[in-house]
Amino acid sequence: MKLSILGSGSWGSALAVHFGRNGFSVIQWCREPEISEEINKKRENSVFLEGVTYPESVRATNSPQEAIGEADVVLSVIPTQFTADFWKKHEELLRGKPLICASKGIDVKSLKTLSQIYFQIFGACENYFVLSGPTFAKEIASGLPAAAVIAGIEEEKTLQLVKALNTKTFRFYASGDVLGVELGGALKNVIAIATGIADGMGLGNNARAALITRGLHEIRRLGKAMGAKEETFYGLSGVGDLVLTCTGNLSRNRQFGLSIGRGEGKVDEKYVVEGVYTVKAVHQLSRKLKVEMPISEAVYKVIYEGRKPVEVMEELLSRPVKEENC
Ligand SMILES: NC(=O)c1ccc[n+]([C@@H]2O[C@H](COP(=O)([O-])OP(=O)(O)OC[C@H]3O[C@@H](n4cnc5c(N)ncnc54)[C@H](O)[C@@H]3O)[C@@H](O)[C@H]2O)c1
Ligand SMILES: O=P(O)(O)OC[C@H](O)CO
Repeated sequence: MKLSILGSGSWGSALAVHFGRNGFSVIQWCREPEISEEINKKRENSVFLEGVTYPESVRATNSPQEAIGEADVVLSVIPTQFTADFWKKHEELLRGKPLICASKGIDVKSLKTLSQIYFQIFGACENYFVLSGPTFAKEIASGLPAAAVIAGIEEEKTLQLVKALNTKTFRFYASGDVLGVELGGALKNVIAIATGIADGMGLGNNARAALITRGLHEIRRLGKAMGAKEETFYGLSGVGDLVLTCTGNLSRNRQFGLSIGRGEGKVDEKYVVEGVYTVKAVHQLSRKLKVEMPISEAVYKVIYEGRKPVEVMEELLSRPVKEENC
């Protein structure tokens, strides 16, 4: 099977290396010419996946035509805020090809998820799939075991893809809940910033566990209001990815939160911190759909209203008492 991977950040590169090592013929589209040149000549992407050797089965290019043209399946791994423009620009090349989106976020301009954007551009979703779950790029590229979900609207097509892409180290599960799977991946980034802030402030293990658990509740509430299946949030793309990102120090969202909590607020501009954008969309969507999301709102206040973490944490703790399961 010929795989096209769109994007040469850490995740696109890890997927290229993984599938390349596992018998697939991979062509990777890189936005930056120096990255494609380095991959082809030195078998490395030292900017986004330092220290990992690319197999010979991966070729890199700057040409979307070359990358997409002959592919059987396209994996789209472009940061969320740039995805709509790329898909629109290359609509003709992409139309009719199975496309698996592995990016995690909500488009801030339109407040749409990436499957909703795909539907708007292509008018149908039977060729659209989402890949999401607890997967740090570095670990996948190192060949460590992992599991994730691939969701699509047609059961048979989704199962075929899952079977075709399964390898000995990276196991996929099939799902029919495209919206639930993509929302789990997008919304956990905001909670990871929150737990990072709390850890950076030194609030302890108890606070982290409370934020993860209550964070899962608010992810589920927004997901349900948007039309996702509640049970999806208890799977790999929901609680699985939430726990990984809120506790694993390889997470950029968690690192960003840690830095705020320590009073630094530094962000490495080379990497995308999706939660910074998604929290803006969540702020508007939760209001529009009348869903209470106090932890996400606290993150919004810290990032966009310049509020002090210690103040928003006090506000979170002084909210009126309520039943746990609502
Ligand atoms: N890194 C991971 O472990 C991981 C795992 C799962 C999912 N993801 C998701 O994958 C997506 C890509 O993240 P990443 O970690 O590969 O990125 P990254 O932070 O490693 O790299 C940033 C990428 O953004 C691209 N970029 C910058 N400006 C751009 C523009 N104007 N137009 C198009 N592209 C531009 C760069 O070329 C680069 O490929 C994100 O949605 C992320 O949430 C990441
Ligand atoms: O580094 P992060 O915070 O973008 O998280 C990476 C992945 O989404 C973890 O599954």
